[in-house]
Amino acid sequence: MGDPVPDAPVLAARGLVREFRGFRAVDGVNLDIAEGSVHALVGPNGAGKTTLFNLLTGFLKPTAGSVRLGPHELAGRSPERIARLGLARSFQITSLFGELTPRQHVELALAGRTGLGWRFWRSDKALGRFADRADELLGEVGLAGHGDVPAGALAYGRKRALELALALALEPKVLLLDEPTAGMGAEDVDRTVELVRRVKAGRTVVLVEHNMSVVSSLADRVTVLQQGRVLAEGPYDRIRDDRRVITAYLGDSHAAR
Ligand SMILES: Nc1ncnc2c1ncn2[C@@H]1O[C@H](COP(=O)(O)OP(=O)(O)OP(=O)(O)O)[C@@H](O)[C@H]1O
Repeated sequence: MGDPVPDAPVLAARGLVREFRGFRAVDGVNLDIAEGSVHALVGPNGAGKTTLFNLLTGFLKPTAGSVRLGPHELAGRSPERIARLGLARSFQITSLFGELTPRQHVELALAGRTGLGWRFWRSDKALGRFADRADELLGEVGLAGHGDVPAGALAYGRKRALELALALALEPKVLLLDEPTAGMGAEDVDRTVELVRRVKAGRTVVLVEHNMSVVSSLADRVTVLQQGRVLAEGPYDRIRDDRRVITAYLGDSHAAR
């Protein structure tokens, strides 16, 4: 008998390539994201993490290769279409309206999902039907009690929590987090780890993250990129001790020790 057949991945990339004027920033990447897992993409500066992320979410078109979300081929589709199919992205896109409240933001995100268009939901009364779900989502990201202030007045960490609530409002099959702790001090980093830990329950999460302690706290599996290629893939503990990974980050002298 052979090995058990693993569950089909919810998100899978095959032979993904992105060239910039002949330079391959992503060079034949295969990636399998298991349903219900937290999967981190890591690698030294310039490894291709952001480019790969942009390929998955449709912000960049691949030069070659495929990205499948369940039965859907995503390569070549627009970011909006990809979001509707169930791949939502949060962080590093500051998309908040300073004068609207967090509750209004979430209500609009929920209304947008219906496909009926903004005009249909324009009156406050129509949007009010999403109030309960909006409150639930705000509670989930730790913003209960902050629903009615202008979003522009929220502290940085809370703005990012609101962006997360907006992504969750789409009820994504896969949630992509782009450097969730970038630019944060230690306290906000800890809070963000707690937040992601809370929202990951029952969800599939892919995150690009530089901070290895964040990766070790959150990730079930890690893919290490180097020069546009997958250098290693596996659980964090194995990746941490992988000689090739240590060399990629620190150079040959460390790996030899
Ligand atoms: N629009 C572009 N035009 C030309 N080259 C690009 C472009 N975007 C990325 N690159 C190059 O592709 C390579 C991978 O960049 P990318 O930003 O994906 O890496 P990264 O792993 O996210 O790096 P970092 O950790 O520094 O954010 C780099 O050499 C970068 O200079």
